[in-house]
Amino acid sequence: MAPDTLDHREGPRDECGVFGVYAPGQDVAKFAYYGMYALQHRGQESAGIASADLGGYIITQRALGLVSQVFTEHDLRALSGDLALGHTRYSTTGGNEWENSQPVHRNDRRELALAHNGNLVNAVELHAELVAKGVHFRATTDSEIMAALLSTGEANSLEDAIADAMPRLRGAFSTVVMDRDRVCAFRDPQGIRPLVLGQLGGDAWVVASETCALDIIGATYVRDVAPGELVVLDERGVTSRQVIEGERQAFCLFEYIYFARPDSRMNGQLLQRSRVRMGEILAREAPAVGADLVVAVPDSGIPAARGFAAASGIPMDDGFVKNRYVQRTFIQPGDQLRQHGLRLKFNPLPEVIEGKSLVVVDDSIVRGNTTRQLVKMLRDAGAREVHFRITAPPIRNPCHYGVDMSSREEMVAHERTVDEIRDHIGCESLAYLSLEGVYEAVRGQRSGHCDACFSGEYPIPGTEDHLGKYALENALPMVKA
Ligand SMILES: O=P(O)(O)OC[C@H]1O[C@H](OP(=O)(O)OP(=O)(O)O)[C@H](O)[C@@H]1O
Ligand SMILES: NC(=O)CC[C@H](N)C(=O)O
Ligand code: SF4
Ligand SMILES: [Mg+2]
Repeated sequence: MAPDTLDHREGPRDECGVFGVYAPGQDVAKFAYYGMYALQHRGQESAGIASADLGGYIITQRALGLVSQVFTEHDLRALSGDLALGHTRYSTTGGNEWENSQPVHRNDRRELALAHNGNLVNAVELHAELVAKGVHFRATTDSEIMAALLSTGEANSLEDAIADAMPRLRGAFSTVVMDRDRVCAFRDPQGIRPLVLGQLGGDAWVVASETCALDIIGATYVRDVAPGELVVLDERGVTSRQVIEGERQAFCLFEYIYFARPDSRMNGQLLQRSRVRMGEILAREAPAVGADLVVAVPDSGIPAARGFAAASGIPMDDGFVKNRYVQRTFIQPGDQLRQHGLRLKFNPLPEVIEGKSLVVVDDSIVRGNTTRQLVKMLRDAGAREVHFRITAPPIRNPCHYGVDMSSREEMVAHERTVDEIRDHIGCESLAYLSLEGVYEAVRGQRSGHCDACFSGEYPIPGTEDHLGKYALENALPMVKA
């Protein structure tokens, strides 16, 4: 199947945001809506909410688009209930189509709705197995496979069906699932994607991808859902079961660098602080001696640039303005407009830049398009020298755990040295933060993280290669028959 032609976003594609709330008698649809609003950065292709009154039917509404485009006040009133889920999607298995949006709603042996962040690496095998048993699918996502496993599971309760299914799933899953009485949340044994538990007061509980989704609805952070753990939110409060233990943990290092919001906390660290430290350490590892001004590439490069400026003593100013209304998926401009390149997104401030030797700080380079065009734009605006500093190591390997980072060949660092990348981008100097520097900044150990896109060392053996986003469409052309 051809890739989505409307989507020509640069950079690492985000993942998904998940949210679940158990709050009898409260406005759960509004909680889900605002929670998803806070998680919009994790996925902009589709959004959905599932809700139910205790003991009642599950209602689901989902559509392609942003949270604010998908739901009206009227929709939220129709979704009222005692428990709810929310999902914002960026596709990693299965194209960007309505059928593939989430929450997935199934009613095989038991009715449930499910929202998933991550990516299963054994989706094709599980799919074939379920189809052989007569299970029908409407979507081409790994998430529907997980929902089908739980919905068809022979165990007597949803909790037991989850505990039976978890050891069969390989890859990344931070999943939230509800039936008519409870919200369950479970995480893969490596803990690749984040998932946190919060309290709304009294008997009301929340789970979400990031703490920023708790903040927005006034919930208090309680703890992370542990790798391999299943938590259940219901009339008993919160109960927990450690389903899988003792696996190598592999929390995604890129969450700290780029994906997550800087006001979120991960593994005890406020990400804004971690990113400032990345900039400080980069200034130590690769100083830009003699430069006049530090400039950030907005948005995610801003804290790192602040750290670089503080540690180097070089003043910082705004070199560009970013148009905050440019969505991550937008309509292809025609040829004439395309020549203006990223002008749609960034506009430089010549009065600030003119005649200066600039240190430009960004968090990551994937294809290099952003960086190359920014260098040209800065030169056109009168910059004397451009020194790029990146607070991540070069990305040379694809992610199979819930981030669509384009194929190896599309990455600018593929089969290029740093000097070759510098020449390709056209700047005076280029330096990347070392892997050790990233770990120092996040105060973490390599043994507990995944850094495969930088190092090529995949934490789950046998997952170095994967069939990619259209695995199910390609392997099973009759999948929707
Ligand atoms: O090398 P490329 O493939 O061109 O992509 C790299 C850019 O993409 C990301 O930013 P993005 O604009 O997506 O989001 P942000 O506003 O959160 O920084 C990243 O922060 C880099 O700036
Ligand atoms: N990026 C994600 O977390 C996506 C979840 C799931 N694999 C999907 O494609 O829908
Ligand atoms: S490969 Fe990179 S983006 Fe993917 S989980 Fe590992 S660190 Fe994160
Ligand atoms: Mg950026």
